[in-house]
Parts: sequence; C-alpha cells; structure tokens
Amino acid sequence: MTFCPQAVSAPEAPPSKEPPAEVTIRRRAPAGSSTQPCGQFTFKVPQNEGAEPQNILEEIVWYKAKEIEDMKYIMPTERLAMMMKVAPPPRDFIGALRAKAEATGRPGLIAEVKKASPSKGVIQPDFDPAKIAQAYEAGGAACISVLTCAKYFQGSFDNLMAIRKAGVTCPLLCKEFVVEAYQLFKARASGADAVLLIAAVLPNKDLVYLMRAARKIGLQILLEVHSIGELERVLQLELEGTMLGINNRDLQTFNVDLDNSKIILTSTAGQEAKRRGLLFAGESGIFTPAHVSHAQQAGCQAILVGESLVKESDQAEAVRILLS
Ligand SMILES: O=P(O)(O)OC[C@@H](O)[C@@H](O)c1c[nH]c2ccccc12
Repeated sequence: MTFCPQAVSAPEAPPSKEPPAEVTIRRRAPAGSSTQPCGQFTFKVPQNEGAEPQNILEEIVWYKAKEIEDMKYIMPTERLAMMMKVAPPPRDFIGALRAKAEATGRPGLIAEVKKASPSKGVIQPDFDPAKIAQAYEAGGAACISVLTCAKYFQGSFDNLMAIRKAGVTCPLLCKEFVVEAYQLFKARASGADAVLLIAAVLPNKDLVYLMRAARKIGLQILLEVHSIGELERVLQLELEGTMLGINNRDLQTFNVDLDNSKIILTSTAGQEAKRRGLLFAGESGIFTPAHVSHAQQAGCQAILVGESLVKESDQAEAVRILLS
C-alpha cells in the first residue's frame, strides 16, 4: 500500500476565528529582577515586577541568552565557521521522511534521543546517545531527533556529533530552542541535517532571518506550530526546504492533546498548507500504534516520538512495535 494523504477525509472546517498568533513569551527579562539582595535584606523594586519568567518556555528562552554567551566565549563564531567547513555534508531530512512514508504506507518516524525533560524529569537513566540512535535506525526510523538543550533536557551538541560519528545514516534533527544564528552554526558543525524552529518563540521577522541563515548553511527546517493562529502566521513565510511540526504539547503548560494535529490540519490554514504540498509531523504524546494511526488520519506523513521509545530498554523493538 502506498501512503496517500489525499485519501484521508478532511471535513471542510469553518474559517478560523483565531487571528495570526503573535509570540506571547518575552525574549528576555524586562529591566532586571524585581528583588535586589542587599546584605541580609532583600529590597523589592516594584517597577520591575513581572521580571520573573511567567512559564517554563519563557524561562528556557531567557536562559538561552546566557548559555549562548558562554558558548561564544568557549568557541567564537569564527572557529565554528571553520568547523562547519569540515563537517560531514548535510543529508535530505524531509526527503527521507517522504521516502519512508511512501515505502511503508505509514508516517515516517523521527525518533527522539532525549534523556530528560522539564515535565518528566529523567526518562532514560541508562543513556548512550549513539547506541539509542543505532537502535532506532535498526528498528526502522527514518530520521533521528537529538535534544541538545543541556540545562532542561540533559542534552548536548556532543551527542549530535557522537551519533553522526557512530555512522548512523538517518538524517539528524537538532532539537534546540534556537534564538540566534550561532546555534544554527553549532548544529551544522556538529553534523545536524535539520534544525527545529519554534513559532511560539520566534516572531516572523526572526523566522525569516533564521530560516535564511539555516538554508544558507544547508540545514532543512522543522518549523513547529501549536495553534491555527501560529500556522496562519507562518504560512505568510517562504517555506522552501521547510516542513511543519504540529506539537500536541503546549510548551507553556505541558498539556498534551492528541487531537491538536487534526484540529489544525482540518482548519482553512491547514488545508492551505496541504495545497502547498508541505509535509507535516505530528509531535508529542504518541505512545501506541493507534496514536500513530490517529496522526496519520489527521494528515501527518511524519511523527516525532520521544518518551515512549527512549524509556524502553530495547528501543529497536519499541520502534517496530510502534510502527506495526
Ligand atoms: O516525548 P514525546 O512526548 O514523544 O515528545 C517528543 C517531542 O515532540 C518533544 O520532545 C518536543 C516537541 N517540541 C519540542 C520543543 C522543544 C523540546 C522538546 C520538544
């Protein structure tokens, strides 16, 4: 059986009432902290109230500014540019997903190498990234996603490099909270073939810039949306070399709703995205073959799965069972 997304019946949804969603998180703390320590006392600075992150996504993004500063200190951009020149050439991430979906009649799998997450804590204590990626590949994954965020997911760019060096042939996605081009260079220098960009974090102006920078260095893009409004917004962009991820998890609240892919893909914006021939990945909360079918019926030709695979001791078998 060949995979045929057109065969999935998509009821004509009424036009969305959501306006294109603007980014609601703040990229950095406004005007310093609202409390100032002074000896054994702490002074409150009322005009700086609200200087605490309002949710985990904001906290992560604020932390990135400091992390990137440290990274640049250890490895200046010029050295990174030299490393990019000797990095193994990029492979076709989106093409590998399409090919797998066509060959198997099931969504192509992006299997995620993730040790921990802010919502679940440590998911796999016996964590050997290269071994896990090899098991995913042996089980039939089309692509591998590698969490590189150190503080919140216990990931690293070294994991990306170790997986590439171990000879894994599946194309690799760098899963990071990208806010600066420096992180794209780091991803490519570490052997990534594609990079995640999150619409909930980046306004369109930043997306235009970062997508251009990514393409220039040969990285494909997984552009993640969580709502119809975000999809409407990103559809205003030039989406060449880009696929769309529909996150079932709200990154600000951690709530997972497996129907989110269907809600978004049956909207007017979803239909428009399908007409443009874009490839969709259903992301998060996929645990069973029935969940995979649910995503496929919603119109996803790809799925992104972390926890349910990585927590198993035999990850190759876990992949086979999920795709059965
Ligand atoms: O472990 P799960 O529920 O299968 O989810 C995987 C993946 O979708 C999730 O890790 C993810 C989706 N978007 C993100 C953005 C940043 C960090 C992580 C993510």
